[in-house]
Amino acid sequence: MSAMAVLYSVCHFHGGWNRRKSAPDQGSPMASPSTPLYPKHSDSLHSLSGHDHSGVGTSDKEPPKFKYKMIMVHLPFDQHSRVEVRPGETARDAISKLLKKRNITPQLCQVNTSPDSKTEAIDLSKTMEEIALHLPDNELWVHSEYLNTVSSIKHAIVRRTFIPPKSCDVCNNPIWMMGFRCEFCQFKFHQRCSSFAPLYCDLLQSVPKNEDLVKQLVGIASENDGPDRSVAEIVLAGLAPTYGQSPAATPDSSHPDLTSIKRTGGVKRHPLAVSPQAETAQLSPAGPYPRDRSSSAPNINAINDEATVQHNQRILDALEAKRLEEESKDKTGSLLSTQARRPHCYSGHILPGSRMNRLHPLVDCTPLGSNSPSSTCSSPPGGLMGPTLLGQSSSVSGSTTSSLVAAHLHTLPLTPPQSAPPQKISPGFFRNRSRSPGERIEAQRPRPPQKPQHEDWEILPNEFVIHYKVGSGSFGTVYRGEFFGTVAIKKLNVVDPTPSQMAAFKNEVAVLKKTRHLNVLLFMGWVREPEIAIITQWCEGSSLYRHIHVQEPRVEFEMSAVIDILKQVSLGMNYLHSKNIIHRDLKTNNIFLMDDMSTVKIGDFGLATVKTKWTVNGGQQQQQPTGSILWMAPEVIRMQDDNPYTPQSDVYSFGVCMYEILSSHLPYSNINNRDQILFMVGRGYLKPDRSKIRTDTPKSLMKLYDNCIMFDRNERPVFGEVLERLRDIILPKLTRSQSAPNVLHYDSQYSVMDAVMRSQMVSSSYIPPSTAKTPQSAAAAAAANKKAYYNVYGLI
Ligand SMILES: Nc1ncnc2c1ncn2[C@@H]1O[C@H](COP(=O)(O)OP(=O)(O)OP(=O)(O)O)[C@@H](O)[C@H]1O
Ligand SMILES: [Zn+2]
Ligand SMILES: [Zn+2]
Repeated sequence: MSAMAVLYSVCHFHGGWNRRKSAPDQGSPMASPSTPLYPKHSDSLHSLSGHDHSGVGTSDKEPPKFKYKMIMVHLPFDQHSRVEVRPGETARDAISKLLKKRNITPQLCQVNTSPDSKTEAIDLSKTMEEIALHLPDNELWVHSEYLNTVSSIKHAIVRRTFIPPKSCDVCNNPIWMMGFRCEFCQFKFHQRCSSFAPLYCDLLQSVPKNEDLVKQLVGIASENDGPDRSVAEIVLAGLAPTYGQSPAATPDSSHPDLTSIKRTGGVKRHPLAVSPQAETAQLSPAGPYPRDRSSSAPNINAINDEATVQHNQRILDALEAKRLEEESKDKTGSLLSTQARRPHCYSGHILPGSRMNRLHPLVDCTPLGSNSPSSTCSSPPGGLMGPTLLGQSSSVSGSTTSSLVAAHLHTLPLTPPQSAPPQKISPGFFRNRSRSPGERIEAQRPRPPQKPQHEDWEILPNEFVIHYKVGSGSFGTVYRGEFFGTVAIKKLNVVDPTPSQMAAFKNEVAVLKKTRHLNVLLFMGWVREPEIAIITQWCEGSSLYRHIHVQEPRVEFEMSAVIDILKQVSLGMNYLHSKNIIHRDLKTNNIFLMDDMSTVKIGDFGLATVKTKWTVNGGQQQQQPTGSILWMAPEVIRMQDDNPYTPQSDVYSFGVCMYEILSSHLPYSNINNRDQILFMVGRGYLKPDRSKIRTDTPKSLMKLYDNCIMFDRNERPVFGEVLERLRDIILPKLTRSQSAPNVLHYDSQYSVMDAVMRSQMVSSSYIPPSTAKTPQSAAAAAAANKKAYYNVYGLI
């Protein structure tokens, strides 16, 4: 196979390793005739580790010809990758890079030319070129006994759907549908409980039967520092009482480091830390293995982003601070034993009856679950026994234990420590074997990028979408849009608010966000840019105003429905007043009937600064009242006081709404002069025409209406009283709908506004809706008439 063909086939390798291997070794037709075809070398890799070939590439010989440009590398956990043959790069450097990318600590690995780890490892100090020259095929295998051992005691966690629900082994609550389970030990838990699940698999119960595993654990216990060592010690202690104290008997004293495992797991570096146990192991002739390996372990599923590491570090630091605080408390006389303190770690997350893994109820009590066997030491140790491990100098191979310790202390890592990334820890506890990509669990997904900073209830421009304009009023323009569903976005008429206006506005927003009532339109947030806006719930049904004055054909409410609507408005208003929110603009346009036609919502409330101080140009407070004069209380019209708005001024507005709904008319429809209305109502000379109120109106309701629109605000009731009086109204049975309270019936073919327009406002633009041929043209006519009406009254 030509070099090009090999390169081509390797570059296009997608898990088809075996397929490629079994393909006939033919020269590629694409190969250039000048490209030499290299014969297969029969050299074994033994020769690679010797010095016989050190002369390869020297001047008196032909320059080295590389058999392969890319070499396939089989990695632990069924992973694989390619490594490029770069001139001058050592195998150690090239493969270390590959491993570090996957968070596998090179020092724990050895490289062989076959899947069998027992075969002699290659000399990693050779360049890749040299190795490539003598490779029987372009494949290398990275082995790690350590990783295999550790992974064999880890859970194999998969996402599962639990039907019927099963109870969580952490919190005992049912897992509804989605949860996780270890395929080996069957431990199951909620995602939210993952941090409190045991770190390692109960499969370890099979350890006693597995001699090899025991040996490996002994190795880990004696050779490593960090969480894996502790785990191994606990397991072994459980197996043989002579090895150590039983964790069950003295859970704290036998493993004093357990509580600190979480702190060292994976983030902090302790390059040369030697625990007392490890020292014993090294110095004791009985110790079967010198402490020659890094405690680092792979963390292949861990998140690599720096933010996570920092976040985790902050949590670890906080835990450390807490631990120190507790320690100092203890020193100052607390009688709490370590054991007594321990449940505190779980802060109630593990119920007494919960099933716990016998190994690790104590190891991880951090919300993070820094349970990883990952490195506490990302800089490689020096000394080695057995095959040359990656990341270590081969110069120490074959040394004695004591020289190993010395080497450990003095050998500089091939890759400088600062270039070796610290082992990362994942937010969840599980670092299960990488079985298949589909089994990765959610906790390991990278976190979404952080949202930009914004203030309380502020909605950023990129968080909502404006669809179309709905209409505009005195204070702004309303759009229909999207913000986690359909919403109304009201852009306020304000240009460049001053800092004090902005501060006042935010104060009001702070009040609005606290409103929660069935009859009050839901406030959802505010927008600062590009224009100040308020986002509220969208009302699919139309406003009471439209129902009464615009909709064609016109409908009239049953009296019971009228009372129901009034009650709901009073309920909402009473609530707003209880929160010290004066509406200031209560009118039928701001009362919405939801599309179910049975719920009423009050909108456009509050925002005093917007409604009084912010004129279109953001200028001074106006002398003239703005807004909808028909609903203004006399004292508001007069604008005598600094702040004429009171709960009673809202009650007056409510009275006008009562009038509209009871008469189906707007007040003063016979007067087409705005100033005249203002003057006369402000002085108490003019009231809505009582004669237009429907004749089936109960007397008590009439009385209530009269009281609400009293000239003297002190004579008006408050909403609490309005509500009571509405509740007291007893309707004659006959007027009640037999079917449903909200049944609407047609009254006449013309709306009130049409009548007003026809009879009192000579407008050339008037279009009788009855002449319209389609509902659409009738609606258009009604809208045009409304506009004309508004023009006449100076409302727009
Ligand atoms: N939450 C909402 N859902 C559906 N439509 C709305 C909503 N809020 C306002 N609208 C509609 O948008 C239009 C404009 O409303 P806006 O509040 O700006 O004016 P207004 O209430 O008529 O007058 P003003 O604001 O001067 O009191 C009106 O037709 C109103 O019915
Ligand atoms: Zn749970
Ligand atoms: Zn398990």
